[in-house]
Amino acid sequence: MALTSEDKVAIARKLDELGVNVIEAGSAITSEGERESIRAVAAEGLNAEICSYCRIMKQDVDFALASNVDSIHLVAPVSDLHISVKLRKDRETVRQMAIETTEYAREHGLIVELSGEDASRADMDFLKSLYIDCVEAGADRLCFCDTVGLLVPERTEALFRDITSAVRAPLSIHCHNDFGLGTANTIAALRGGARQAHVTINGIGERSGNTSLEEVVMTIEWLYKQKTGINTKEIFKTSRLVSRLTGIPVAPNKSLVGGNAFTHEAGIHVHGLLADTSTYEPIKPEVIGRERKIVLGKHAGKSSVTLALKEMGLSVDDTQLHEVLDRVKEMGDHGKRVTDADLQTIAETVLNIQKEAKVVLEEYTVVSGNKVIPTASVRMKVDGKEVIEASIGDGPVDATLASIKKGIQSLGDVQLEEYHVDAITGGTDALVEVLVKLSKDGKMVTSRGARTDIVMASVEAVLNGINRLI
Ligand SMILES: CC(=O)SCCNC(=O)CCNC(=O)[C@H](O)C(C)(C)COP(=O)(O)OP(=O)(O)OC[C@H]1O[C@@H](n2cnc3c(N)ncnc32)[C@H](O)[C@@H]1OP(=O)(O)O
Ligand SMILES: CC(=O)C(=O)O
Repeated sequence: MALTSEDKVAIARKLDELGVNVIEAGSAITSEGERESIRAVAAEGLNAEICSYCRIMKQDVDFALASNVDSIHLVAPVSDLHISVKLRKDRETVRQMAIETTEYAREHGLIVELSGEDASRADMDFLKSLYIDCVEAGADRLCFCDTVGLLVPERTEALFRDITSAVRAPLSIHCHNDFGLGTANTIAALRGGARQAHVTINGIGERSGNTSLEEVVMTIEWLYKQKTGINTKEIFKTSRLVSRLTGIPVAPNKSLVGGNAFTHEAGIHVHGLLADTSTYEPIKPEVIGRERKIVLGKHAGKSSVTLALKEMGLSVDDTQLHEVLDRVKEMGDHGKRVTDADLQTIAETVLNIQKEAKVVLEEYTVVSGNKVIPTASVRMKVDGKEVIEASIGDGPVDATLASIKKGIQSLGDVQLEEYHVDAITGGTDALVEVLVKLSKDGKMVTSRGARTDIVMASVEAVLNGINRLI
């Protein structure tokens, strides 16, 4: 995943609109392209502080300065694992590097947030003394990084209570989500005295990602009833923008911003929602700039179908509602979700059938294969009288339609002018929509049928048209 300068600027503008305090725009040391992007973000004149990641090395600070940032996220490895195995140094050398780089950055006018990398595996006395020395050297803020996501909430809160009582600068929390505890640990740190939280939109980040902004913000705002200063109505749009520009999809079941977070399928849930949306929604979707979605499938009930039809501006009586629901469940049983287009087609078809059912199909049989002539027979009610006919054709649809044509001869000369077929949702088991144009005595009608079975969809389209014509 690599963002262009334009992408980074678009995201930074959106984050600023959202109301975040600090935007870490990149690591200036990475490349000239990265520096150009950071410079472009810094040139936007946003309200947020623009920050670059730096190692405890003066050359990283020089690149940050050349990128016109306001601040640096200066990262010092603090666990013995990181110090001795990764850096191949010792604690005192790292302390010295952190102090000198802090002083250097401060002398050049940068705000410094000094981070302890892998702090959750560090010796706490060493960590606290390093923090104290760096604050002495000019660090404005400190940060505790749970680099591989090893914290649990109880320990996090206790650690933050301990560290914040020992240091004089505000302490931030930076969590990774390796065990899915990023949000819980971030909240625990805030309870323990953290003054800032490092978060990412949609929880993106290395490996399993970082703590997600939307989860932390909405937990604080909604569950703890505290203000964050974030314009929550922009959360969903920001999530979509980041997903689109990074090419990282959001899991459908991701809290708050996932595609399904405000989508309801279960009939019992929709029934509850109609009485009061809070029965099955923790917050109203509008709070984070989303809309509620009702999807129909095999778990639908009368309430969901009625609601979905109402949103389409369609109203049905009880009989029609049962017929629509039966067809929705039939599709659901075939493992399909019923799309809006599917529902609209089903509903319109049912409404037409119910309005003028002079010709009603009772039964059809069709035989088809590579060694038989396609043959169909139909039993219908035409003007209340039973009619039975049979016919051969070029295929099962042709044979069935030919037998229907024979069966309605008493009504006059009905011609099939056009026939179109579409699989609405794709796949061989999808809902098939058949559109036909029929004519009689100079009058023309267009009608449709929608079923998972192409023969039945065709029959339905033709009978719909015939009923409207007569
Ligand atoms: C937890 C986080 O670090 S999040 C930030 C992640 N961001 C990035 O990694 C930025 C993108 N990275 C890069 O472009 C490159 O890795 C660079 C330009 C930073 C360094 O590239 P290279 O010089 O080729 O080094 P390489 O990537 O192989 O190894 C990293 C070096 O940084 C050192 N290093 C790692 N972290 C730190 C740190 N916080 N402070 C000082 N040195 C560090 C490593 O010990 C290693 O040094 P070595 O080359 O002397 O062994
Ligand atoms: C700095 C950082 O990303 C970390 O230690 O997790």
